[in-house]
Amino acid sequence: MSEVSAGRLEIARLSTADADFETRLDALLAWEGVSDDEVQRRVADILEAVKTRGDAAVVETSNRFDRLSASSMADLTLGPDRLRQAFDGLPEAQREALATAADRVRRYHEHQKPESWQYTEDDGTVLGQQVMPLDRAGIYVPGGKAAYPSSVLMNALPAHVAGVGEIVMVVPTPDGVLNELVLAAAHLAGVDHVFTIGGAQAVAALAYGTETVPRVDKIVGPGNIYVATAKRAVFGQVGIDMIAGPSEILAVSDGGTDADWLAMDLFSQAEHDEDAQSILVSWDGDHLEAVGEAMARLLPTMEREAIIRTSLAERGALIHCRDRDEAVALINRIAPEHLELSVEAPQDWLPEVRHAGAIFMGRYTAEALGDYCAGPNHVLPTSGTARFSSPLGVYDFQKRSSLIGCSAEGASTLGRTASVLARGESLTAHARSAEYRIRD
Ligand SMILES: NC(=O)c1ccc[n+]([C@@H]2O[C@H](COP(=O)([O-])OP(=O)(O)OC[C@H]3O[C@@H](n4cnc5c(N)ncnc54)[C@H](O)[C@@H]3O)[C@@H](O)[C@H]2O)c1
Ligand SMILES: N[C@H](CO)Cc1c[nH]c[nH+]1
Repeated sequence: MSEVSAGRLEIARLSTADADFETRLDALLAWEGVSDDEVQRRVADILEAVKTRGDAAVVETSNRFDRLSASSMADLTLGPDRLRQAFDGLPEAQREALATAADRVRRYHEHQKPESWQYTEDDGTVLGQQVMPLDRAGIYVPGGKAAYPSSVLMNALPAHVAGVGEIVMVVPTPDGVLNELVLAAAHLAGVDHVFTIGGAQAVAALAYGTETVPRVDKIVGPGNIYVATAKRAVFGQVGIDMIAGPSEILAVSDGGTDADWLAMDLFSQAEHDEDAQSILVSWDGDHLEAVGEAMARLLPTMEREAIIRTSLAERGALIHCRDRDEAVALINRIAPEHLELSVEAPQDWLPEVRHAGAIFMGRYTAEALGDYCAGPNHVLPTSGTARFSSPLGVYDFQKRSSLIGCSAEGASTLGRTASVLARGESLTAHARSAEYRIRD
């Protein structure tokens, strides 16, 4: 099928029966942002500037890219009193909603807490694993095109549950506009430091440290291509969680879900960013038409119409497949950040869904509920990386050390095995170190 407009809606319409389906799907899924040469160059320059000139470079780049007029980092630093003031000043309904979301997110993540463990072998040798939190984590809260108080909770609360010693948050404030909900969420989630900086300069400040911004052990959180590219570049200097780029939704419908509901679910991710991706798959052609019509009708009512329109035109699609099996194959091929299973018995699909950041089951489970308050994390792998990455979680803020404690008898037994293998590698010191402990 070719590109068509439903009303004034421009969106790709694909059919798995078309000869060029594979090529068109590949083109649709490619997100070249992170490997774009110009972006790479710009990010490399910013990283180098911050690494060598610290605060001065952070201030300069923030003024430039976020249209600020800061004269020093003091202008880009918020203390605990300012965060509390934001929380106390919220209208009651917002304070309650934030607290409800925080409670649910915290409770969900408590279930993820991995425990240290040990076991003792017959000869008294102890083996195990010790789990420890990171000393200091940096959380990136996006803020270029929208403000994300929910992302403050999603980043900071699992860090807290993990027992991280210090949480440093960065968030851009384009044109100097502070978002009170974001600051209130930082207060509620127990963030230790807040710097109103974003983009590659914020990632660099966290990775290398500056006179003002403490260097962290790991940087987590989503962001645009500048943030994603910078995170990838500083990996190794610090840990990173994943590349969480522009939002995505793949909805699969059996035709039984209200077309307006699905249209709005697709819009909900498209409104994040022109680079966001919204795809609907169904084997019911009439239903796809109905959703296309609903989208065309509802689009002019959206506050972020322009962003949604571009996102749908550039990266959206309505895909007609033959049957349920083809829908499952598409899910695993696309490996979406968010998968909505808008079908009759979603649980039956689970054993076959191998790749998806988060799976929303059934017609009532709007993806947007997961964005804010269902409980699971909304920082999720994008661009097909759900093939090998998982949602942000408590485990991202911890690391594991192996434990090995040999009894005299265990050292002797293991020493014989180690000696043979070490001599096979011609590593004599290894062999003799083990052999000293072998009993006659
Ligand atoms: N996957 C998730 O969990 C998740 C959650 C929320 C948001 N998101 C995504 O995060 C992204 C947020 O992007 P955003 O732009 O709104 O905010 P952002 O905070 O990621 O980026 C804003 C920063 O980008 C930098 N920047 C902008 N233009 C630049 C340029 N030309 N050169 C150098 N630097 C530049 C600026 O420093 C600015 O502070 C969206 O794509 C959204 O879909 C993802
Ligand atoms: N959909 C985003 C994750 O891709 C998270 C979010 C925050 N606010 C609204 N949505």
